[in-house]
Amino acid sequence: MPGFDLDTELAAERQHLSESRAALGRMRGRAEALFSTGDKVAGDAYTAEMLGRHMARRVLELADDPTTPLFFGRLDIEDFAYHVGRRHVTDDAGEPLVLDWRAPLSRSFYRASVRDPQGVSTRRRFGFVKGELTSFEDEHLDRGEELGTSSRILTAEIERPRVGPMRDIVATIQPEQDELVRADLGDSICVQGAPGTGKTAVGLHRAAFLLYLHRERLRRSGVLIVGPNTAFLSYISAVLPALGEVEVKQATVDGLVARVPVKGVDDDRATGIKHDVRMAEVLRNALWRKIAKPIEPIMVSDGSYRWRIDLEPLRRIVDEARREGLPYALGRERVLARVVGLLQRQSEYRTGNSPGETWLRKMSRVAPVKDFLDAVWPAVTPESLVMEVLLDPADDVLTAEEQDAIRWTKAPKTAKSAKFSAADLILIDEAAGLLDRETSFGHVVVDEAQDLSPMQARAIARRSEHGSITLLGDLAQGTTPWAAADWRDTLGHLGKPDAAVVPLTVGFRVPAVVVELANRLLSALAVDVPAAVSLRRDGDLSIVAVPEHASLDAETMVEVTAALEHEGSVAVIAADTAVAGLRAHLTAAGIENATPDDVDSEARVTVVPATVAKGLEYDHVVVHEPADIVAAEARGLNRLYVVLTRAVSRLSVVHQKPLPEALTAV
Ligand SMILES: Nc1ncnc2c1ncn2[C@@H]1O[C@H](COP(=O)(O)OP(=O)(O)OP(=O)(O)O)[C@@H](O)[C@H]1O
Repeated sequence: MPGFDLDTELAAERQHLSESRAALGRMRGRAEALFSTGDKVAGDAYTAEMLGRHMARRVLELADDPTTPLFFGRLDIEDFAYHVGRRHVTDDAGEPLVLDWRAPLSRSFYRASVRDPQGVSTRRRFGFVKGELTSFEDEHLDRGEELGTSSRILTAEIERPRVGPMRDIVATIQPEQDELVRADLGDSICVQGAPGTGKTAVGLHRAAFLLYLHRERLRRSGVLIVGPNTAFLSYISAVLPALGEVEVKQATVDGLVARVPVKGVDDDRATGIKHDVRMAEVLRNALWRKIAKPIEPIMVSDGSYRWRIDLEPLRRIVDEARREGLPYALGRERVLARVVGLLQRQSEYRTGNSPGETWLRKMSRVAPVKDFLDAVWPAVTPESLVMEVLLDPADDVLTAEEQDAIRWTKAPKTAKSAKFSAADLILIDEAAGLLDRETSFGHVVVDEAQDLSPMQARAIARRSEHGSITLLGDLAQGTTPWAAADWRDTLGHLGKPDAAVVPLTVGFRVPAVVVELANRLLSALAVDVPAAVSLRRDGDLSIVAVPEHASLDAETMVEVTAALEHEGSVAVIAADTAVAGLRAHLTAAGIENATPDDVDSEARVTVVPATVAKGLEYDHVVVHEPADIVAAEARGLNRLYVVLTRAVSRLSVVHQKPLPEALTAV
């Protein structure tokens, strides 16, 4: 191309990068200045506080991380070059230097193709090394050039070694991922994706996208990310802040429902029953059974007069409140308000005056009114309801055997001193939902959703009743006893039965040789999911059979030492019971090692209990004795499938016992 000189072009792009960086610095400087003068310009303390908070957020949002490039792409549209990056950067005159990746125009960066160029003549991707712009790659869509997944820069990004917590993927979001990321706020979606297809990445970027497009609304109602455990939450915790989003709540389901501390344990049978959706009915029945027919009129004296409410109107009030279908506690308030209303009307009739607030408050507390209310619509707390049900679970919804399995044989003195288990906390949350309305988030992203029990799904449904959800998961990775076999069931419990189920099958994490090994397990897992295909041609797989007389742990150390020769993170994944021993071995061998929770650790080796590996990834994974991982739990084969698909570059499987049959079958 005449006049096109690579060096000049690269120099111009570098110039644009440094100008943008300087402009961002000035934007931040202005925000900081405003922040520090905020309380002087604000009229009152409240405004100062609000302004201060807004500005503090703005300063955080404008933070510049020198190791992440300010822009990663460029679109040429009608002689205009738009640089696309993590956030808007404008010059002092307000002209854009970098477009936020979420802006409507940026969409073409991810979606334009030769077939549908969307006005884009050239798409440029930039290559960076440690924040330095070092290369670029052009696709001249107007000349029929399209690289797709063979882009060198995309491949380099995908194959870059992993260290520390998860990174954002804004520079390389793929078209089918982008479609999910940019779906409307009103759309609830379920993504069925094989391991490493970018489900988590899609969910996090979707949250960032929605916050950008519906900032005010979602700031008010909130966005919630639900993950399987705290190790996973720490692993993903840096992604949204890197995208400028610092106000998203992240929680585990257990964290969401933690109204009281867990002090008890259940056996597997009881746990299974408590997670069954029929428990919702048992609780509902137990609660609404408490409402009784009024059997006496109310007689009240206020010091000067005596009032009487007959049985008939009282019965009507209770029946009506019941029919209105309000949460129980609101129904109780309504009954009280109507009874006091009747007293008020009588008073008005008799005295000609409307009684004041104090009188009304007093009437709502006098003994005859209180006794009436407690008799027909007794006060209940979530804990007291669950305690009652567990002390006496008699309900036809459960079999006699099931009732016995969950029955408490000894009554605690009070609901406060009761030893509730983790599963009881879900029941308490369900009870709280029957009593009162839960506040709903504007959008909820649920990761590893195949593992949700119906009762857990209902806890999330209560928190997304007026919002939409993004459900992410893989039926093949279901490891809980109640793991879903069909997404429709989960979606039903979540209150979004019509959400679209969209598959993702292109894997960005696991190399093809490793995917092939893991895919052998699929047929033994009894789920109907499309198998993954890997984008990665690199990668290594080694299976090390340790002879009977040799030491399995010593051989594992050999593999770890060899792995440390390469760049990137190393994980040893083992049955939970083997973890302590392995850590001791590593420490004795002078190899620093960390737990998966500790994302800030400098150690390159992490020892991961198999039950915590879900959602995580490491460059080199050493799997320790697969047979023990399989034997440790009912869905052990699913667990092994999860464990085998954590490797980004290399997988070593070290075993002394025979490998599970499904794995060796060809
Ligand atoms: N478009 C992309 N460009 C670059 N990297 C990507 C892209 N999509 C996903 N990845 C990377 O692939 C890896 C796997 O992504 P992610 O963890 O989101 O997958 P997942 O489907 O949630 O996996 P799992 O089911 O195992 O939890 C991550 O390192 C992620 O950054």
